[in-house]
Amino acid sequence: METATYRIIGTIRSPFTDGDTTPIQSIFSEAEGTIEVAPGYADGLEGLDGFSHIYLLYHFHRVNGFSLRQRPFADGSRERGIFAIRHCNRPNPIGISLVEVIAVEGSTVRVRGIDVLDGTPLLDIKPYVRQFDHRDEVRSGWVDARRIAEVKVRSFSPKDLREYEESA
Ligand SMILES: C[S@@+](CC[C@H](N)C(=O)[O-])C[C@H]1O[C@@H](n2cnc3c(N)ncnc32)[C@H](O)[C@@H]1O
Repeated sequence: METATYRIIGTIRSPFTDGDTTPIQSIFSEAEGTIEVAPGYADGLEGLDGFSHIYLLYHFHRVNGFSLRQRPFADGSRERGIFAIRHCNRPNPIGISLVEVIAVEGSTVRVRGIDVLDGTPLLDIKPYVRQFDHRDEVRSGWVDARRIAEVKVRSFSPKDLREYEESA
């Protein structure tokens, strides 16, 4: 099987040390965090201060294994295909968060809307570009059938999930 290797370009600092109490998506998080870009990559931040929002791509370093069917945190009622949900237990444990830029200061970027654990290894930063990324007409699959209050909170905890998987 083909593999690819990536450079870890930095570390995401966040207030969260427990996956169970970490927000499930950045849009529901007011938490601030700091992106510490590793020595050697800071020059790549040039121009980033002109953007209000950035995508963070990162390695979910505290997951163990994956499953092609998972119950999404936002709807524990049934399992769905891993590529139709945003769960962290993926074949490639890569996460993506759209966060607001507070300030770019040397080799660090302060952001708001963090939904990852402290110490998460950073793989990439990309600017959010309205002209590239915004779409007017969208369908959001199973999420459209949920009310916003339901998708904001976990319908079960990772601990519940572990117990569920162990009993399956
Ligand atoms: C549902 S995922 C969504 C993250 C991201 N916005 C995405 O769509 O890829 C967010 C959850 O992943 C878990 N998580 C966050 N950082 C993690 C890490 N470094 N390793 C393992 N799990 C992590 C936490 O339980 C958090 O609530």
